[in-house]
Amino acid sequence: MNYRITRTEVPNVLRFMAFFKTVIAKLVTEATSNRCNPFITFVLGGPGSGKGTQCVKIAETFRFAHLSAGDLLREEMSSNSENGTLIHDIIKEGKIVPSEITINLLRKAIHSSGNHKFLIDGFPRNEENRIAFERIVGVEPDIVLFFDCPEEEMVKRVLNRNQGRVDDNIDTMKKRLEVFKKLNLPVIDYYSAKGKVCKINAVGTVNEVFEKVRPVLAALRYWFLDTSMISIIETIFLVAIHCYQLMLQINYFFSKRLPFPW
Ligand SMILES: Nc1ncnc2c1ncn2[C@@H]1O[C@H](COP(=O)(O)OP(=O)(O)O)[C@@H](O)[C@H]1O
Ligand SMILES: O=c1ccn([C@@H]2O[C@H](COP(=O)(O)OP(=O)(O)O)[C@@H](O)[C@H]2O)c(=O)[nH]1
Repeated sequence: MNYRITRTEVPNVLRFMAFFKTVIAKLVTEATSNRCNPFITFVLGGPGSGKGTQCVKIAETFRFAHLSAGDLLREEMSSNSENGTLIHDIIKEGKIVPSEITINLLRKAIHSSGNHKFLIDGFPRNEENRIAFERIVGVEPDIVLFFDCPEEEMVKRVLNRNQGRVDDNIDTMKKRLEVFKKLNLPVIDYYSAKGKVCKINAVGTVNEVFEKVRPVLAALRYWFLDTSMISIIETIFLVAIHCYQLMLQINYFFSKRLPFPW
């Protein structure tokens, strides 16, 4: 095709291009504002299902910040803070720490991480946690990874964990499993109904399980095209349009000897 723009068509083409530029600017604003929100992945599963182990591998491979609610609570517990004893007693009983304490710790960790992609490991534990997080932090998770593991396997893993945790004993483990079924499964059901849950069979070696997780995160890569990349693409696009417009205007000026139609 060898179509050439005629002189009389030039002003219309210029008007069309001005409109096209406005549309691009709008689309870019929309795309970048979506990406200004952090990308949140909730990582759920019963105690000992392997959440923490898989989060370490995901964080390394896909450069997520890994925030373990349990680790943050344990740090707070051992830092002699005013909530230390309360947290200790709740964890020992396998119960759930009040939402405001956990969310405060998560919020601080999110703000100080310098990352915009998060794995929030072991949270939300119940509907109250979920509702409070969405209200206080103001975002919903983009996806929820659910590590599905049989109870006998979870018990075996927890009792072999050997990290000196106050809750890794058979009595507390039984209570944690009950709490998981009664309070955490409804949260998973809630996000399943919203189409956000990706269920991973957590049986297998650490690497075998990771090979089931990898494609889920690899498929999300387009999301992580960051804002600076979008701005670079926008700039290249707009510069190309400006150059073409200028070329048309110069052409128009010399052929018709009229003032520039800016
Ligand atoms: N796929 C796996 N197979 C066998 N042991 C595992 C597997 N994944 C994790 N573990 C081990 O099981 C224990 C619990 O794993 P962890 O990641 O801490 O679980 P969670 O964070 O869900 O409580 C740890 O000692 C860990 O090394
Ligand atoms: O959001 C959270 C996360 C953890 N916990 C407490 O911390 C314990 C350990 O949680 P973690 O996620 O570290 O381990 P898991 O039970 O999944 O092995 C839980 O049983 C709860 O008592 C809590 O109250 N709220």
